[in-house]
Amino acid sequence: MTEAAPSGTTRKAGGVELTLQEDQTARIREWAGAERLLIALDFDGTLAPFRDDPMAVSIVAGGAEVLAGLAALERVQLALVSGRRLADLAALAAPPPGTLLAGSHGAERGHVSPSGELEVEAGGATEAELALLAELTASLESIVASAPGSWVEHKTFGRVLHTRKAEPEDAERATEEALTGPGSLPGVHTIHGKRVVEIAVRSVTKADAVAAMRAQVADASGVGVDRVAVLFAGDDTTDEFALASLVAGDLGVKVGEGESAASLRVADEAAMVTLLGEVLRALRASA
Ligand SMILES: O=P(O)(O)OC[C@H]1O[C@H](O[C@H]2O[C@H](CO)[C@@H](O)[C@H](O)[C@H]2O)[C@H](O)[C@@H](O)[C@@H]1O
Repeated sequence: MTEAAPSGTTRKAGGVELTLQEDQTARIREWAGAERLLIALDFDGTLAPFRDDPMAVSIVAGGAEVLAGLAALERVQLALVSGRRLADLAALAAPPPGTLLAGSHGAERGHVSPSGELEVEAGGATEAELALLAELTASLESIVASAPGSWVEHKTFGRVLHTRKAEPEDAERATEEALTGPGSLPGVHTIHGKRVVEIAVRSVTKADAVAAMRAQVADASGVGVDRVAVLFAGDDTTDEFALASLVAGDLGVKVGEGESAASLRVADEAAMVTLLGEVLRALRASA
């Protein structure tokens, strides 16, 4: 149930309190005053609504236009930071030229060339990592065999148990087996996300990705990292690494409900695009 809030947005009765629009606008204006701006966005659940098939998602209406507008601004560096494979992220998001990309939570890095092609900067598993990935595949395939609807996604540095299409009790059992079995092997980094258990062979988080991108922006513009203000937005547990790493002058946005280190919150992907539109307006007004 929701009730009207004075600013014209809504506040959830008895639930998570949504940040009011007027407060959001003031915080955005303050953030937008920094010398250089890095807008780093998660993809699934932040820009693209969830689907059963991970390759059937697309950015919510209006999102592509807002991203293109932001990417065109001189003071702004746009970036996408996702748990997805870098190539899948680039294909599904179709980000504007110049966008920095982090896939596999930052273990894969790249950018979009002026002609819109993905340029890969870092990535590729070692022999030892490939051996561990094969072990993860075998364990997870045996778990999904007894949990109809669940399946295993193969990523460059990890394997993902997906349970979105499984019956709740099968999903719960498979999740538990993945966490206590392959997810607990030495040398793996395991994250329990939204209807997924991600088991990676490289321990990189979105905080690492954002720190590297902040340094890249500072280098490219010849300023110190302390002059680069970051806006990071995300919806899931993996995004909390980045949100918790933000410093004074940055802006963290949580999409949806749940505990978060973010200071602003929006309800869903559509509201996130609205907030980005507000950012675009504020930046254009101050240009
Ligand atoms: O870091 P993100 O951009 O949020 O990516 C996280 C994971 O996204 C995908 O899984 C999620 O979206 C799927 C499609 O909507 C959905 O079916 C699944 O339940 C979600 O967890 C992707 O498949 C994973 O590899 C990403 O790590």
